[in-house]
Amino acid sequence: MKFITENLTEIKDIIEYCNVEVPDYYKNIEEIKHNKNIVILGNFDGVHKGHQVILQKAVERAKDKGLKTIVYTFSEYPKNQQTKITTCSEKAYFLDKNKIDYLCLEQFEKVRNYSPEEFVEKVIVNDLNAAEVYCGFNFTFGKGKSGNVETLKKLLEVRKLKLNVQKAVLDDDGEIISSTRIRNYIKEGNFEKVSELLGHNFIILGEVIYGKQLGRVIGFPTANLKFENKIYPEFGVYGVKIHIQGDEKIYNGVMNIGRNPTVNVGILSVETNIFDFNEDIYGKIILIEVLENIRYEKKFSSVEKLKEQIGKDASYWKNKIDKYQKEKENR
Ligand SMILES: Cc1cc2nc3c(=O)[nH]c(=O)nc-3n(C[C@H](O)[C@H](O)[C@H](O)COP(=O)(O)O)c2cc1C
Ligand SMILES: Nc1ncnc2c1ncn2[C@@H]1O[C@H](COP(=O)(O)OP(=O)(O)O)[C@@H](O)[C@H]1O
Repeated sequence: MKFITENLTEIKDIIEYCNVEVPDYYKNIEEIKHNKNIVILGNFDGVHKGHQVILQKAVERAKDKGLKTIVYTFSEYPKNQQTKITTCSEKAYFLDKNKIDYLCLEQFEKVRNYSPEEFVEKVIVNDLNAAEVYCGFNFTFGKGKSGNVETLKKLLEVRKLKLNVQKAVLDDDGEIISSTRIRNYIKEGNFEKVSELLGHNFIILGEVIYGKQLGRVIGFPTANLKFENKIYPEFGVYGVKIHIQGDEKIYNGVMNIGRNPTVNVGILSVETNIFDFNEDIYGKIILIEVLENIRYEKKFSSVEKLKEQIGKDASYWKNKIDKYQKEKENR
C-alpha cells in the first residue's frame, strides 16, 4: 500500500515496522492522477468487520475493472482523539492487510470549509480521479457535515460517477457493528467481543522506549511503549501476543497498563513481559495483540509481593496458552 500524506510522523511506526520506503507525497499524488480509481470514503476507526465488508467489495470491484483503490480519510480528526481504536499507523496496518492500494491521510483543516459540491469537484473528481465511490450508510461530508449519502449520490450522478453505499453490517445477534460498541467492550475488558466485532484482535503498535529499568531487577523485564492518543483498556494486566519488527516469530506475554502504584512513579505506562525472550529491543517497533483481561492493576505492600503476583499472572497465561494449543491440536 502507498501513502499520500504530508504528515510523516503519524505513519513513522508503520513505515518502520513494515520496512517500506518513506513515501514521496508529490510522486504518489501524480501517480493516482494517472490511474482510474475507486475512492473509499470514511473514518475507518478500528477497521472493524463492517468496514472490512466495504473494503472487500471495493477491492473486488477494482480487480474486475482494472482500477486502483484509494481510502480517503483524515489524519488528525478534530474530536475524540482519546477514543480512537486505531492510530493512523494501526489503521494503515489493517488497510494494507485488506489489500488497499493507496491510503490518503488528508489534513482535516484543508477541506473543513468545502461545501459538498466543492468536496466532490475538488477532492473526489480532481485530486483522486475517481471512477467510482464507496462509502457506508451513515457517511457525512462537507462543511458542518452538511452532506450525506443522498447528497453525494446526486452530486456524483451528474458527473456520471456511481456511488456504492454499504448498508449497516450486523453481528450474529442482529446488532449493528459500530466503533462505539467496540470502544465500550474495550473499556469493559471484554476482548472476546472486541475481537468478534473487529474481525481481528485489538492492537497496540509502537516503539520500545526506556522505562525505569527495574523490570530486569525483579526478574520480569518489560518492553515499554509510549502512550498514544487512543483508547486503552482499563489499568490492568492482559494476556497478549507480541510481534517484533524484523522477527518472524510470534511471542506470547503479559502486558500491564497503568501507573505502577507499587513503585510509586505515577507515570502512565504500557509494558509487556515477553515469554521466552531475552534481547535488547529498545528502539524497535512492536505490535501487541490484546487477547484477555487477567486482572486489574493494584498497589502491593512490597515489590516482593508484586513480583510474586507477576509470576502468578505469567503462569496463569502460560497455562491458558497451553490449553488453547491442546484444544487446537485435538480439533
Ligand atoms: C504482568 C505485570 C503485572 C503488573 N502488575 C502491576 C500491579 O498490579 N501493580 C503495580 O504497581 N505494578 C504492576 N506492574 C508493573 C511493575 O511495577 C513494573 O513492571 C516494574 O516496576 C518495572 O517497570 P520498568 O519496566 O519501568 O522497569 C506489572 C507488570 C507486569 C509485567
Ligand atoms: N523477555 C523480555 N520482555 C521484555 N523486554 C525484554 C525481555 N528481555 C529483554 N528485554 C529488553 O529489556 C528491556 C526491559 O527491561 P527493563 O528492566 O524492564 O527496562 P525498562 O524499564 O527500560 O523497560 C526491554 O525494552 C527489552 O529491550
